[in-house]
Amino acid sequence: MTAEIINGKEIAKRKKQEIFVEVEELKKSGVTPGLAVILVGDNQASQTYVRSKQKTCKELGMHSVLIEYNESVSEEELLRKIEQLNIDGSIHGILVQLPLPDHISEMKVIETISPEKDVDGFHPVNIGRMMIGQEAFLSCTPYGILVLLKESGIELEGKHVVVVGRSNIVGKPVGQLLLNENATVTYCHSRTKGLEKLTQAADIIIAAVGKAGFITKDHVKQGAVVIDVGINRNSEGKLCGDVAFDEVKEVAGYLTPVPGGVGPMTITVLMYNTLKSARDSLSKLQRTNS
Ligand SMILES: Nc1nc2c(c(=O)[nH]1)N[C@@H](CN(C=O)c1ccc(C(=O)N[C@@H](CCC(=O)O)C(=O)O)cc1)CN2
Repeated sequence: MTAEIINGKEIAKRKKQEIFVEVEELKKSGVTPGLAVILVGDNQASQTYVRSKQKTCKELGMHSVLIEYNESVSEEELLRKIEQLNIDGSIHGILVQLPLPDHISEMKVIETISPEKDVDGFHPVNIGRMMIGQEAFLSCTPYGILVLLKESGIELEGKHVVVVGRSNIVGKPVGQLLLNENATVTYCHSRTKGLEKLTQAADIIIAAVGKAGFITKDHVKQGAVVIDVGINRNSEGKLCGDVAFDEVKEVAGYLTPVPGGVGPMTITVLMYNTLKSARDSLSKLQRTNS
């Protein structure tokens, strides 16, 4: 048996078409969704992702603003800019590209973004609301994974999901999102003992460890769904995930590739969150005026 490869690029393209139509509809009410992206320093990968976010905004007819700072920018200056953007009516979404230089507290930055414009879904208010099943901005990579699973027709209710990795931006929120879908969730991490035994019991594995080829065929039950969130470079400098793709595809039922799996969904969901924020601000305005 060979796994069905989930084509994230194709699903992202379809979703972007839907978003484009909804943006056009919203514009008829005089509101153009606006996204502000803050980039600090000259990390090459971050520059690529930010360019891609801007390009996607343009394709979808959204307004986008890029604010770039030198690596040495002070935390104070960055926070001041966020506060300005929080009250800028043309901006519905604010994101600060991560990672940030060591002298800037990521948590302080995230907490300064208004929860109503936190389209990355990283603010503790949005994380907390998501945890208790209330409406919130959902973090882009976890939400992207949920959309991929649903669009691929993969049932979640009652399924055993094993999340390998416990970062605040992927591991923890994706487990919680899938729990909200009535999956049974086990979290594993670097100190988990007997990892293979746990992953072998999984119907769905979410690999978010950040180590190239970490999940091998020995971790995977026949027919399981394997979602690869890793973005690593192998010894030849080639982009690869956390899953040993060639061997796992012989065992898994469904598998996401890297590139072309989860990655393209991250930016698509960001666009969706920005559209949602613009719509919410219009509704708020209409309520105030009525
Ligand atoms: N503020 C944020 N910072 C970061 C986030 C985030 O969601 N918000 N996530 C990552 C980077 N990221 C978006 O910002 C991101 C990563 C990967 C991709 C993607 O499409 N990957 C492609 C491969 C691209 C390549 O060739 O390098 C794929 O997997 O097919 C999009 C967005 C960390 N920072």
